[in-house]
Amino acid sequence: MTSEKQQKKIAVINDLSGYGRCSLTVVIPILSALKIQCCPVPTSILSNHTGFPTYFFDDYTEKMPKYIEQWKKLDLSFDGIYSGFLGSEAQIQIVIDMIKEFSLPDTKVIIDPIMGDHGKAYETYTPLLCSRMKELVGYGDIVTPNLTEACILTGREYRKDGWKRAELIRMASEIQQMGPEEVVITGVTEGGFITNVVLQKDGTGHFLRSLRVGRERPGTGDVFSSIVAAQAVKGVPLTAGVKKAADFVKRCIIKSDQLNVPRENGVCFEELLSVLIRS
Ligand SMILES: Nc1ncnc2c1ncn2[C@@H]1O[C@H](COP(=O)(O)OP(=O)(O)O)[C@@H](O)[C@H]1O
Ligand SMILES: Cc1ncc(COP(=O)(O)O)c(C=O)c1O
Repeated sequence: MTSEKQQKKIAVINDLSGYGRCSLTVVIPILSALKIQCCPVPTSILSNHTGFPTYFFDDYTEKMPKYIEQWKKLDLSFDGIYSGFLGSEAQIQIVIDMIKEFSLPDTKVIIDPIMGDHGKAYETYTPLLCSRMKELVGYGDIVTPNLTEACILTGREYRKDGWKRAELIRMASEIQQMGPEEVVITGVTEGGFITNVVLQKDGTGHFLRSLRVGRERPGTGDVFSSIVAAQAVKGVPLTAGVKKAADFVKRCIIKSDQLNVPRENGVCFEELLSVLIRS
């Protein structure tokens, strides 16, 4: 039997979106399937994700310090701290304080610098929040921007494709210079492939390609980064974690298309959770 001591736990700072499969409704089941205890800190509560034409958005900034205060009193610490969608610029400092407060020497900090997709920032992301995200990135061990977010972080103009590999490595290296040990730029189009650009601690770059399948769907970044975070706290090398995450997302997209899941409803990962449980 797995004792409390052996089981890993990750504090997950992310939003709760009631409909559309992203953020906490994705992260909690995926970490659980990978046998990791998920401890959520909500950054905001939404009726549904912001990709729908209408949504209710309740920013949780004021409540977070009181919530976290109780964790301090309980003297909690975590094997991983993983941050995703933030509700306001002030939350950057709250996350930085949490990293300082709840880390042990071996704690892995995974920052998914969620800001936008397809070359555009999400509606709730102000330019100030985007510019302060660079500060938070500096506290990560692993940072997982998509191509849009990598462009925002490094001040480049977004383009969908036609990126030279040397330029992608330069971009990852500029992000690494902000402080994180390792960087993964996700969702890079290379012909019929989708590539994850991995820059390791020692400066080695890898291009991990998968066949591009089906349609783009929201929430794939959350599925991907959850698996990368889980593998990292288990001590699995980053390239192996990225391969596992990319393979799972690909299977989820294929399944979602087979089941005619509407695009805005994300990926029906529930159908494939047993694959993760057995892995
Ligand atoms: N259509 C697709 N076909 C195959 N893999 C995909 C596809 N879309 C996403 N993925 C995988 O999921 C990862 C994360 O997706 P991405 O779209 O970059 O995230 P985000 O939601 O943060 O924009 C990609 O790097 C890739 O490995
Ligand atoms: C509220 C919210 N959280 C998280 C996300 C992130 O989703 P993804 O995994 O596609 O980056 C989105 C994207 O629309 C969102 O609206």
